Amino acid sequence: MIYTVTLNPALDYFVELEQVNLGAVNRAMTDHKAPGGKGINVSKVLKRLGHQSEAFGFIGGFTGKYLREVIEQDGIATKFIEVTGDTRINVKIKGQEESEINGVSPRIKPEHLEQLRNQMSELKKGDILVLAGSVPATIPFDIYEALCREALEREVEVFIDSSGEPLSHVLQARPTFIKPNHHELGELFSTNIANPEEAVPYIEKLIGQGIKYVLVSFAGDGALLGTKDQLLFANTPKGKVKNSVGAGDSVVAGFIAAKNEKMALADAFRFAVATGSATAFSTTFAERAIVEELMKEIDIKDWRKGE
Ligand SMILES: Nc1ncnc2c1ncn2[C@@H]1O[C@H](COP(=O)(O)OP(=O)(O)OP(=O)(O)O)[C@@H](O)[C@H]1O
Ligand SMILES: O=P(O)(O)OC[C@@]1(O)O[C@H](CO)[C@@H](O)[C@@H]1O
Repeated sequence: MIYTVTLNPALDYFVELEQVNLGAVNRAMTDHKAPGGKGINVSKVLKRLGHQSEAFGFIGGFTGKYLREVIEQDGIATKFIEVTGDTRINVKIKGQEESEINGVSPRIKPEHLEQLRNQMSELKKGDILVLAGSVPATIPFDIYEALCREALEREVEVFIDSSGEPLSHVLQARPTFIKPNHHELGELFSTNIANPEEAVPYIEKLIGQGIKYVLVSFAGDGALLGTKDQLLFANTPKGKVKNSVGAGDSVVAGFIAAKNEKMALADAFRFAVATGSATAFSTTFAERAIVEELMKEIDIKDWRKGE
């Protein structure tokens, strides 16, 4: 079974404007809302790709109630833990450029965290655990490291999509898979990474530390996937970006779906990148038929041989 954990879910509120004028009243042309948070998005995309998962995490208040209702209506099983405050609202603004204002998590008490750890103790060999998104300020930032160690001991595969301190700490536990974008990879090593060439030594370092899959995305400029034996590069398909929110989460979902379907590594990588682009090219999330179309535009090259 696939389990996603979103410690900091959100009600994502999307608004579209011609352009944003700071210091003025801005009126949206369109708006819509949706349950969000990186683990929840992974569950949503997995469902669209034909895979079941169960969503865990903390929700609260009227926004939390909305999240639970919509996610369950979408046919995704949930085991959320209820907290007292309201789940945050994250504002996603599409003007000339995309801007985001992510809200503040409600307080998570130690007993809530204990409850989550008890839930996680039921995972078993062969399960997949996705730990994704930011860690609320009221939770120790090394929580992913602790959850990851416990899961790996049970022979559960652990997929991480996070950044900053939670990501740098969890690396010490050697998760199965990480997917930083190139900025996040640079942040990990206190450097700037502008292109795939510059990313390669850092990917090799992470693989050397025992991480099985390191997938680094460069938005519309391709992606690299490193393993112990291979270093692959994928171009990204061409298209009009309508919404990049959740594109990274879609790459993670695509890779998990493909591995579940026993695709070979290069095909799984192609499927993952196509899923990211299918989300970027839609106003919501990837559809499987579009993913399969976009796959035809992606060539996988052996980076070291250049072919
Ligand atoms: N301009 C683009 N053209 C095609 N695909 C894109 C584009 N931008 C993003 N994508 C798709 O989205 C994936 C993730 O993009 P990116 O490298 O920006 O990661 P991220 O920062 O984690 O994403 P997110 O926008 O979810 O935070 C890419 O690998 C690609 O599949
Ligand atoms: O604040 P975090 O946890 O880092 O990211 C949260 C978030 O921006 O990530 C998702 C897209 O990846 C959105 O659904 C959500 O609002």
